Amino acid sequence: MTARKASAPSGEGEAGIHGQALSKSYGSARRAVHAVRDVSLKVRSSEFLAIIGPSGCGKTTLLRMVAGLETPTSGTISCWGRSPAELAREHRIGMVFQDPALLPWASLRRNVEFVYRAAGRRPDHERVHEALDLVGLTSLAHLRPHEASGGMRQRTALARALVMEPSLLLLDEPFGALDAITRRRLNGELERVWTAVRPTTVLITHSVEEAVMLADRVVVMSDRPATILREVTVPLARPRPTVLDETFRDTVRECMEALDA
Ligand SMILES: Nc1ncnc2c1ncn2[C@@H]1O[C@H](COP(=O)(O)OP(=O)(O)OP(=O)(O)O)[C@@H](O)[C@H]1O
Repeated sequence: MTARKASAPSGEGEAGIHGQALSKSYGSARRAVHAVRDVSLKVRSSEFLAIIGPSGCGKTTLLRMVAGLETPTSGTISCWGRSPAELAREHRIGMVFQDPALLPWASLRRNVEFVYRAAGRRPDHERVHEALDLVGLTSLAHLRPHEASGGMRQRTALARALVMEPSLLLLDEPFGALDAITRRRLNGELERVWTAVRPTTVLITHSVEEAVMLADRVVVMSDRPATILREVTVPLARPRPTVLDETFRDTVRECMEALDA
């Protein structure tokens, strides 16, 4: 299997993602919901950033601004010097959500292929094969979603997000609906896949352990409107140690303390 390393869009070097003073409110005037306030953050090329914070604080809103799916009320965001919308138009952003939203009538393989059709391109069968192989689904790719387990469906969603070799991978609670054992297993899979491909990645999760297990850096957000409370660098080499490792536990504790402050 040849896992190809993700590349930054050409000519843009290490700049990565740069959000500056981002705010987002929904609605207007007295009814306005302030979801994100004055958030500035950078994500380097090939960095894995995790975002944790209380439920409803504005994490998804922030991720949607990075994806070009929401326009900031104020502030700016650039991806390797360009707008997120521009990057999305070039299919350089892969996304995985809690709900994999697969086409129910199509096999797992066809679901991955469909990315090309949706983009008006002919499927690259070699890439589809590689992406399925990368997530360990080669022998199961003929199944349809209702014949697959929750974990297999999320692995399909990951293959679908990776198949066009995105520069930016955005993960919004991808394993949030899975049981603890499957979730832990998929964390290991994601770590392996990420190490092989190294796309610039932003993960939203409610699990502090998951954030520390996967990310290079954890951003801890406040209650709504989301602001950055603390950024914690994870001082652990990959492959990551078990959750019993002392440094792992200390890093989790540091994130928890920031959340509870
Ligand atoms: N399209 C929308 N229109 C109006 N309000 C919205 C919209 N999207 C989100 N909100 C509101 O913005 C706030 C932040 O929502 P968001 O989904 O970003 O939070 P979150 O931290 O991702 O939540 P959770 O952790 O529960 O998934 C919430 O009060 C939500 O109701």
